[in-house]
Amino acid sequence: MKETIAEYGAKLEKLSFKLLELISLSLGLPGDKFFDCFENQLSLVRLNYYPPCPSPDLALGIGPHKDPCVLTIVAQDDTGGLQVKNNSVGGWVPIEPIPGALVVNVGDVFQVWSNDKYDSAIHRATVNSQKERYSYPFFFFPGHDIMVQPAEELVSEKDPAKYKPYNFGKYYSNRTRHDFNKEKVAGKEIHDFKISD
Ligand SMILES: O=C(O)CCC(=O)C(=O)O
Ligand SMILES: [Fe+2]
Repeated sequence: MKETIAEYGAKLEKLSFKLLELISLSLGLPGDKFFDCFENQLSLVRLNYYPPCPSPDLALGIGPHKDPCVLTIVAQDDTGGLQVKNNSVGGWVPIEPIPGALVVNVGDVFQVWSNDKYDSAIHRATVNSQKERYSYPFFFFPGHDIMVQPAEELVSEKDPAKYKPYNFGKYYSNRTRHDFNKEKVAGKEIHDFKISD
């Protein structure tokens, strides 16, 4: 099991660097623009298990949230339950499982790096009354020591930075503390670093 997870993580890390290169190029940035940020990376694989729930309309597997990482790559079984919020269609859109397909989600760090050219989607996971569900996300995290801020190539007088720089490790520990203690702390969402227009 341990070896399988390590192998899965290593393969998805490699895929994440490739995707990051392509997404960076899509913004006109050098493909390796952000590679240095992963020197002490905190990437991880999580195994999610959602048991069947007798009242799925009264419970959620994971409530609405944005992932705090750079990218998330999710493998899911055939039960279904992942949903993404899409304001243009006015609600929650199911991400139907496709055999052999991975779901790729842009996280908050890339939203900031791209100065809002990419959006980190709000998503949640519902539960099912009949079937259990497993999902296996890989979270591609930068190092704790980096400062996250919009890429200088994407910032100009006409298009100023939309976020103040923030230290990733400090922000991530604030956020984790809040998630476990439900404490009210500042600096746990990228919104807290937004520069108002
Ligand atoms: O179970 C899923 O499909 C997604 C889980 C998720 O959003 C997360 O672990 O951050
Ligand atoms: Fe998530």
